[in-house]
Amino acid sequence: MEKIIVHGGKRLSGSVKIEGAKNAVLPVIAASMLASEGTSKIYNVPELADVYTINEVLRYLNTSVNYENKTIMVNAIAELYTEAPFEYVRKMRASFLVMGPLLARVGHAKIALPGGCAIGSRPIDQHLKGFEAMGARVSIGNGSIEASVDGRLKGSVIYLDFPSVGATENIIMAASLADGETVLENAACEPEIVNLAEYLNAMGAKISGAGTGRITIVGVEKMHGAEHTILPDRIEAGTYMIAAAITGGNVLIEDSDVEDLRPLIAKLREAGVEVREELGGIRVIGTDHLQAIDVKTMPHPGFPTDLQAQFMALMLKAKGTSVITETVFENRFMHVEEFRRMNAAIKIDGRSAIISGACDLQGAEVSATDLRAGAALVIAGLVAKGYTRVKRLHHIDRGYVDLAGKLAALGADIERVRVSESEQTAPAAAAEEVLPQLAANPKFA
Ligand SMILES: CC(=O)N[C@H]1[C@@H](OP(=O)(O)OP(=O)(O)OC[C@H]2O[C@@H](n3ccc(=O)[nH]c3=O)[C@H](O)[C@@H]2O)O[C@H](CO)[C@@H](O)[C@@H]1O
Ligand SMILES: C=C(OP(=O)(O)O)C(=O)O
Repeated sequence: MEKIIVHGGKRLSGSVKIEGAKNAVLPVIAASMLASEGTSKIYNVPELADVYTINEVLRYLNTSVNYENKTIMVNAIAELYTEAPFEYVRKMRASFLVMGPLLARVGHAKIALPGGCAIGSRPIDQHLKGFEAMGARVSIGNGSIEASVDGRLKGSVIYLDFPSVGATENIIMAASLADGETVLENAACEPEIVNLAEYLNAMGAKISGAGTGRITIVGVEKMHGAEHTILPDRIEAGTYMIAAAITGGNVLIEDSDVEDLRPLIAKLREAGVEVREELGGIRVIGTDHLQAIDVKTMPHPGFPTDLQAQFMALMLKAKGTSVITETVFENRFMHVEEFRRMNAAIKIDGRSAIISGACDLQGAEVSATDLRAGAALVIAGLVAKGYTRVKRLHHIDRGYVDLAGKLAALGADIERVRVSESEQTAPAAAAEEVLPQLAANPKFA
């Protein structure tokens, strides 16, 4: 078991390099199964637990995946296996993205139901509606979803009830090999969708309109491997921007795309943070007069839900009261309870959190309840008095490459340490008896 231990009080300075985007690389790897010829070479792949998970899913489905030096080679020309059991998909909901490619390429897919997760129930009805509109028969039973089609999928007009990122990706992948034209209305516009469409087009697909709410896909008979580079991770970049801002630091975020970060940049500026666009990246200069502001999460180009928890950490230190409204997921406030352990005063009212700012944050033992909640707790720890100990790091590892190491390089007093099972589970009061040598050290107390 490991923990991140952070001692608050240091201003961050220097520069940090941003990795390839988790939310782009996962659909891109899944899409590689559409190629019945050639090998794909995917660059700028971040070393994340989720990447290893999707690689395992593909290998199980009889695809060859080779991952070295941030580059993945995928070859899917062998006969594909079309069933992905729960043990393979349980770790990561994005595993469901193999359904579109399998259905389009082989005409059959049976995937274990991804189930709910900490941030909400996350149904997949919009993915299935799209497959059915293209002629697939879909059935759900015994914990799995099975879809099949005789011959090819048929192009169709599909309207999404909500611009779901995953449904948009699954449907454009499936439609790429369908017979005829598919028009997807109310599609998600996230930059990761544009990156996926660029890859699919390089593989021989005919997709236009990605990045808008109306995507047109003219189906092709065959696709081939292609070279592709994953775009920078706007959520990782945003996380370091907020970390710089909360500490009153001065940090250059390298290798990030300013256009994709407009919603966050606007909100940081509104809160009094200086954000400069420089040649080498985005410079964030914190202020000692942070102002409370309201934020509402929305599909892109709205404020991203994946930065909501981190922004809430920032608002804990701002002057005044702020309201953060989560409209994308129904239950993405799990971090609030953990912030309260750090002395935060936050009220939940339906889909809104009301945050009393200028909080005297105190270090505490807290749990990463999900990926971004974990990052938000680390950010709060950067300005809390004393030591914050964040556990359940497997969530953080899904989406951040060496979060503690990168923050340490920016000057934070932070380390990732291995702790024994007993210390991890022991109630705080009993920790002294269990591990006196650790309890004597204020970092572990
Ligand atoms: C791997 C990946 O890219 N994950 C991102 C992706 O998740 P994901 O693709 O799962 O998110 P969606 O955009 O699909 O979900 C958004 C909302 O739509 C609902 N919904 C979705 C599909 C569906 O068929 N029916 C339905 O009701 C979900 O429950 C949720 O409330 O987009 C989210 C929204 O920006 C991000 O937070 C995730 O980081
Ligand atoms: C919610 C997220 O990811 P996922 O959809 O993979 O759970 C995230 O990246 O914040």
